[in-house]
Amino acid sequence: MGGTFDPVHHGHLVAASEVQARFELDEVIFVPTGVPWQKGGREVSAAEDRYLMTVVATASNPRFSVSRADIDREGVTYTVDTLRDLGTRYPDADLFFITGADALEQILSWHRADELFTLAHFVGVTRPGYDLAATHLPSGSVSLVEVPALAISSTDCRARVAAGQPVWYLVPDGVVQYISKRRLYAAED
Ligand SMILES: Nc1ncnc2c1ncn2[C@@H]1O[C@H](COP(=O)(O)OP(=O)(O)OP(=O)(O)O)[C@@H](O)[C@H]1O
Ligand SMILES: O=C(O)c1ccc[n+]([C@@H]2O[C@H](COP(=O)([O-])O)[C@@H](O)[C@H]2O)c1
Repeated sequence: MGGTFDPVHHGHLVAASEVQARFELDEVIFVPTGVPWQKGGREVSAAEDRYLMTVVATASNPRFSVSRADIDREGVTYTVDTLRDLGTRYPDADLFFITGADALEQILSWHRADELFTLAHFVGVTRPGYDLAATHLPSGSVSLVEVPALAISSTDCRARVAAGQPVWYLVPDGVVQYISKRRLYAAED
């Protein structure tokens, strides 16, 4: 599952669990993005913080793990490189790439889009309010999965922390504690 995970929240975890069960996947590997080039120019938190929050959030699920592939690669993150790296690491695996359906809708604008569909099957998870019928994704290489409605976004979590509001139960407990310990997302004094 690819994402910026700034921070990882229960929407991501429910989506990963749903896709794991639906496709009977052996493992879901969370791959925090190194340098996301389509995040609208917003500065993202340090890769190491996003990686560690993802490790904390997934630790209790034996089918979840986290890869450093994207954060350890130099330069901008392209999914074509992610999938090549994972393909080398797991040569016998059938790879599925999970991300939000809204992100996946832009896939034709991604780097080397033509090659992507030869490397993995793509699964787009829908966030609440997302209109499935509005997509123009190539059928056959892409599946859409509706996940139980969780109106959580990382943007909202960051805004709540900056405003001094709680994020308990929106993100795993360990992630609440990590955010506090590292003073992430706090408003400037
Ligand atoms: N509550 C949710 N339900 C289903 N999918 C989600 C949910 N939240 C995020 N996603 C999807 O997970 C993918 C990776 O998430 P990402 O790290 O970009 O989180 P985000 O909450 O969308 O972040 P931001 O608010 O900073 O844009 C995205 O493509 C996004 O659409
Ligand atoms: O390969 C690309 O060009 C590309 C462009 C935009 C997004 N992605 C990937 O899509 C996933 C979701 O991205 P985001 O920005 O919604 O967190 C994440 O794994 C990104 O690396 C990939």
